[in-house]
Amino acid sequence: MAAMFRSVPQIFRGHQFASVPLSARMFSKRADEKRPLADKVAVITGSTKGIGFAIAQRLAQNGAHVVISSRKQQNVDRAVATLKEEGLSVTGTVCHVGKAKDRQHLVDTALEHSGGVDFLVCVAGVNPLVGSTLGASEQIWDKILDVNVKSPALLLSQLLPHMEKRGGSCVVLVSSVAAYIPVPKLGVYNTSKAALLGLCKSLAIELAPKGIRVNCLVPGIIKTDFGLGEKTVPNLLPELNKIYGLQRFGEPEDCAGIVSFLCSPDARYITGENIIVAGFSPKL
Ligand SMILES: NC(=O)C1=CN([C@@H]2O[C@H](COP(=O)(O)OP(=O)(O)OC[C@H]3O[C@@H](n4cnc5c(N)ncnc54)[C@H](OP(=O)(O)O)[C@@H]3O)[C@@H](O)[C@H]2O)C=CC1
Ligand SMILES: O=C1Nc2ccccc2C1=O
Repeated sequence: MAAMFRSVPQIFRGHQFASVPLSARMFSKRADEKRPLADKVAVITGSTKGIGFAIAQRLAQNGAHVVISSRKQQNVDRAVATLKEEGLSVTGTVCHVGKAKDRQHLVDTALEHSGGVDFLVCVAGVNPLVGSTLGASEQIWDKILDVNVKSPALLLSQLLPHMEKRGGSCVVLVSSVAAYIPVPKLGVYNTSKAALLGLCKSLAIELAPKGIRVNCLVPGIIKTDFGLGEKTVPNLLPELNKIYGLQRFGEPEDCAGIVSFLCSPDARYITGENIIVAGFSPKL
């Protein structure tokens, strides 16, 4: 038994780990490396399909308890059942991110697991308009800005008291390459996604003193109902992708690993970053 403790440096002898056999500590370190998000709670909006679902699945596979949400109960039920079949720790609730009452219900549901929240991933986004930016009605502007830009900030303000007491918390927003290369006829959407790049930077400096990191995933064209749907698929960008990119559209899973990394302790010194996952770089 003495041999097991031999390599514990003198400085750690009074530390709690010193009484745990070395082999057990090594095993649990290896287990933690495989499940870097163990004992963490993640709230993910817009997570019943597409990019949000892939992120939910990956965070849960990496050990987090994940709270799934979207507007439609049947979508929530289906997503939760699918992930539970995999043996993952998930719960779910309806949350239209534009509705304050739904956001509060999401917060309450998340707190049921262990009384706090570690990660907020804001995936929900909409685009109800293909057409002229200046022709967009005030209602369209309000809808796109409410859901895409205001709701992540408002949900975060509701969750903040429950995140700041945890330590190591982080937020991931979801923008789009449309923020860098405006997609024709999607002007209001492009604008909302550009605003998220700024929101990420502003929140990052505001929350840094509380130890909460804020980063932003910036996907390119990803094969989902939304990404390849009539409302968002542009004629130009597939061509651009062929010329400059990795010669394929992205899969939702291409966006999942980076979000898990951003939530993990390995990203503990990364905040305020807008990270492009597009198969090409739209920046100089
Ligand atoms: N796919 C792509 O090419 C790209 C996507 N993005 C961004 O990624 C995000 C996800 O898109 P993607 O996965 O493609 O879309 P999907 O259509 O595949 O999934 C959208 C998800 O969001 C939910 N949702 C929609 N509106 C709301 C709302 N108001 N409140 C809460 N949940 C909502 C949907 O469920 P329900 O219907 O039940 O609400 C669904 O779970 C969006 O923000 C989008 O702008 C960015 C760049 C490229
Ligand atoms: O949803 C989207 N579909 C897209 C297609 C091309 C560029 C950006 C986007 C989106 O943000």
